Amino acid sequence: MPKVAVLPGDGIGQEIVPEAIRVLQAVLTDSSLRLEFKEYPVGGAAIDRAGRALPAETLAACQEADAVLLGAVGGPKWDTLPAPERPETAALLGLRKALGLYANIRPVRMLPALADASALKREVVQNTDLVVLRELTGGLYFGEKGRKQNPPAAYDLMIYTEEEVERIVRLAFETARLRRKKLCSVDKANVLETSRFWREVTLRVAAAYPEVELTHMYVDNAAMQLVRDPEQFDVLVTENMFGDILTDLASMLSGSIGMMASASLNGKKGLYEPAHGSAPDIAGKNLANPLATILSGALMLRYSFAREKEAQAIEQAVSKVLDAGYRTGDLAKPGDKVLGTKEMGDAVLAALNS
Ligand SMILES: NC(=O)c1ccc[n+]([C@@H]2O[C@H](COP(=O)([O-])OP(=O)(O)OC[C@H]3O[C@@H](n4cnc5c(N)ncnc54)[C@H](O)[C@@H]3O)[C@@H](O)[C@H]2O)c1
Ligand SMILES: CC(C)[C@H](C(=O)O)[C@@H](O)C(=O)O
Ligand SMILES: [Mg+2]
Repeated sequence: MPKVAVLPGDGIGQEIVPEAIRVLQAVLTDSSLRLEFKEYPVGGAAIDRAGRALPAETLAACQEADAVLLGAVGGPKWDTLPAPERPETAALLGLRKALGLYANIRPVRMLPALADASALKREVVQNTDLVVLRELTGGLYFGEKGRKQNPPAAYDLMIYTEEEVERIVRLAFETARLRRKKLCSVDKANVLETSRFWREVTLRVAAAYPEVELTHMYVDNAAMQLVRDPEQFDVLVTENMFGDILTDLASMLSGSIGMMASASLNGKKGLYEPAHGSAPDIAGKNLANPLATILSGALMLRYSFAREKEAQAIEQAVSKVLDAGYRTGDLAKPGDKVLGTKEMGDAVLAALNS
């Protein structure tokens, strides 16, 4: 039986992951695919239990599993730890690197029911349907870092190899080819050598995809254009840090960070997690929106298990619940039917079965 390593982690991770598992189990009830879900400690929770954010047993389980479902890691309790021991670096970046998950896919689609939930005007966001491919195992996050004395200083090195750029850009072209055939590569080539290199490699890869329209955009302009006119974008591809920032921004085009699912892939295995963090401000209160994690479960069925029908069944159930006017607090407007985390999970389950 295919195995899924389940890593709820910290804060709202503990509340949203169980909802995603309930939904996955329900959608697979009548299917020939059976998944074995097994839970492992990660992040601050693992530091408290086992003394480290990514225990060897958890890493081994992820390496052995067919897919990984993660909640979130980190929180104020562990913020003062030295960087290499922190949940975010040791566990999250550690897992991404160890599993070689170089391609982070973050889709942003405005569901019709949420067009008025966004902080932006309905006319601006209503046709948003884009996907960001974020390079996930290179760049500033993983370059050499350190401190210097006299005068005191710190540095993080941004370095990209040709292979690192080529594989994510190729996947972006492949993704665009199956969508509206528009690819925007986001960089800062007016300033950064890594970006000029990124452009050169991208142009070379583009030769194999004449049917895809390629554009280049500076990252500062891309941030502005995403808010001004998101409809212009189909597929965006960018380096690690730009992708981190742009995807939090883009999440608001679909109404809330609580809606943004993500898949981190290496061509063989996938790790699925919401794009948001552990939300310490609302943790433990049954207030978190579980939909990003539930939708990450749909991505798992699509990318790791090739179950398109079941993936779409989850996505349609989410749309149905929102069409019926149900919202978690992050999406709610006056007059909406506001649900807690568990109750939103119940609503998706009910919609699946209706
Ligand atoms: N993948 C991850 O594990 C991940 C991602 C981002 C941040 N973090 C970590 O999480 C901790 C908190 O970070 P932060 O506050 O900058 O970002 P965050 O994403 O946790 O929260 C930002 C804001 O969005 C809200 N929010 C986030 N997810 C939500 C949801 N599902 N439903 C409703 N509201 C939601 C939070 O309440 C908060 O107001 C930090 O330790 C950070 O390093 C982890
Ligand atoms: C927690 C942090 C290390 C992580 C990142 O920057 O990649 C998060 O913000 C994300 O977007 O998954
Ligand atoms: Mg982020």
